Amino acid sequence: MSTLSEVYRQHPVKVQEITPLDFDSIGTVPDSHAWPVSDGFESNDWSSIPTIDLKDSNAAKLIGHACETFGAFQVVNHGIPINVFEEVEAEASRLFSLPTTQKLKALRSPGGATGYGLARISPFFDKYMWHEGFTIMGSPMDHARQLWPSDYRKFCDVMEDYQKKVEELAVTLMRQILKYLAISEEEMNWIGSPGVASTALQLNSYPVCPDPRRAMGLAPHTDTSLLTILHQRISGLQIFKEGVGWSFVRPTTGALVVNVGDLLHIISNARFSSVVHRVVMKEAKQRFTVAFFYSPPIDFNLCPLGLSSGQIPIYRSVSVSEYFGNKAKNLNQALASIRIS
Ligand SMILES: O=C(O)CCC(=O)C(=O)O
Ligand SMILES: [Fe+2]
Repeated sequence: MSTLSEVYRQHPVKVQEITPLDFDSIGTVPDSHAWPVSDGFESNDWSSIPTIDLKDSNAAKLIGHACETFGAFQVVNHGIPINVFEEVEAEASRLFSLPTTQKLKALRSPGGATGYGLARISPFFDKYMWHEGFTIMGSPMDHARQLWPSDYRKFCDVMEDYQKKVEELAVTLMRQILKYLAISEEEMNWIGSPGVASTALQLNSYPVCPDPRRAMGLAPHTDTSLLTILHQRISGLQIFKEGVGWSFVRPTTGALVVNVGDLLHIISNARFSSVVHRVVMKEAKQRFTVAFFYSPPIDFNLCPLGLSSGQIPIYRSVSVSEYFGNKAKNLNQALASIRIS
């Protein structure tokens, strides 16, 4: 097994759990998409996750502390110019504005990893989400051609260029994190080698909703990745903190939201929390976001690292492919299934 796509091929999903609602023709929230009303949906609380300047000489400490306290932070001075985000969003908007029949030409296949469709967490919930997504791994050419037979080049160039830039940022962030956790880079010697990490780019669209109090953009989940790097321009992302509850992450021009995923939680021996997050319909505007998921090569064996003497690992060693497979099957039980103490 050598790629993330092969893991997903072994965990096929039903077509109805892939196909988004026809948002073009919908005037009310159907029962299939109506979630119980939750107070937190209309919360006005903003989270206090820090905004960290990557050029700060203390960046490693600030990042480590944010990962321990919140499992998330925002980063500025990261080297990706604002016009790059604008271009990515313009292309995402061009895609999601296509008529539904056209978008369905690029529907993700039941055992597929890429293309148009519902979030991968959908099968685990009774209700559907007010969401449509498009997943890219490397070149999106095959699906882009189905959407725009003679006009796919720009989309591919923009998405490929963005993946390169954001992967470089993921490498920089991971190096700071390893420093903080006192993990030698030799233990993760694949970091920085081009083309070996398992990565995915997820374009998310949350269409305007006729009854935002009943709709869930993206249900509560943790990401499987080491790190996720998200661009949001419009609010809607909420993170959960024990004792605090749900609070919104404030969109900040040019900043990126970084969150800890399960794999980093495992490596850090649970020192870093894999933050639970969700998306609600806060603003009466269509919301586009772009998430980049960064994980080790699929054959890499993970285990808690950087332990001081006497510290006991709380997770057993697990390969990236086994963990992704486990999460595809069991979602929230995946971490518990590898816990040993
Ligand atoms: O759209 C967002 O704000 C969050 C997206 C997200 O959590 C995901 O794609 O895993
Ligand atoms: Fe997520």
